[in-house]
Amino acid sequence: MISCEELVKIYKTDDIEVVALKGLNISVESGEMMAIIGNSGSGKSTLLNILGGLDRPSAGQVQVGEWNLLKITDEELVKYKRNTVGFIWQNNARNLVPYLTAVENVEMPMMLSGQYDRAYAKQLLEWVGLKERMGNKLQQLSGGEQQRVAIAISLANRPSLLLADEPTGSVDTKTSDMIMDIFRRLNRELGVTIVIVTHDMTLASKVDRVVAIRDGMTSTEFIKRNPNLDETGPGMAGSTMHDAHEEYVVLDRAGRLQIPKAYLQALKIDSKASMEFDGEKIIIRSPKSLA
Ligand SMILES: Nc1ncnc2c1ncn2[C@@H]1O[C@H](COP(=O)(O)OP(=O)(O)OP(=O)(O)O)[C@@H](O)[C@H]1O
Repeated sequence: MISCEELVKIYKTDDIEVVALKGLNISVESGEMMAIIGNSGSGKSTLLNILGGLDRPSAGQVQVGEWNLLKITDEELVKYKRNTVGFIWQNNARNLVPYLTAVENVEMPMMLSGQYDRAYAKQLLEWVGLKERMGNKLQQLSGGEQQRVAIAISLANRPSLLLADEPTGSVDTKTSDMIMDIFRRLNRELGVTIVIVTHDMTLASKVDRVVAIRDGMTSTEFIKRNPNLDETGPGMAGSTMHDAHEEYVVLDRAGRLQIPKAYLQALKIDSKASMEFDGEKIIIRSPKSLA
């Protein structure tokens, strides 16, 4: 569904250039539900904005389904945003109309794309657990309920890809669990590919795969040991991502891997290191340790 190769994004403001993505590689399979984690400033939102067609990449390859997002025309981008991708933000208030009802809000994007379908709007609200509240005006709903309306809106045009930037950032744990359960159901029942950007490790433990971004590049990947085991199911309460996932360091096509800064600092490795292969392991050492 998604393939990014050597993706670069440079922001230019006045005389300053910020390289937010420095040759990032990532692929996401169709029907996958995965998370992207990383520290503040690591490039998570930049990546999501590019995948959502809200921002243009500077260089590299980025393909989502049939679309090449580096070469896409402005006209095609409008179509892409309308039909292929759905977006959910941490704070969705800016996309919701407070004086319209929940169901009217879901119908809005349908009307804009000429695909009005009240029955489907109602069904979406039922899926997100708002059957009883669909006639309420947005301003009469709680923050968590509004977030669930936003999920229904993001699905109004039947996208094949759902992008969520800190979707549970401003709700309590109970609502956050509910939102993750909704994502899981939508993923299983509608087959929607879901990419969630988050700081929250407990949230990351509820997906099959987690990709960590460091300094604008993918660094580590965590893959669930038992994909059939539902983290929200009985016996899994309180489990962390490290309990449930196996950790791998990512190797890019050119054979490069990112070694965590903390490891390099601990071994006082700066511009070069010594590397040894003993037939089973690769050992990386500070050149000074051999002296
Ligand atoms: N529009 C912009 N103009 C200039 N620099 C930007 C712009 N947007 C992001 N950046 C810079 O690009 C880098 C990556 O930012 P990004 O928002 O993608 O990080 P993030 O991982 O999503 O962080 P956070 O978790 O804090 O949202 C940061 O150094 C940021 O300051």
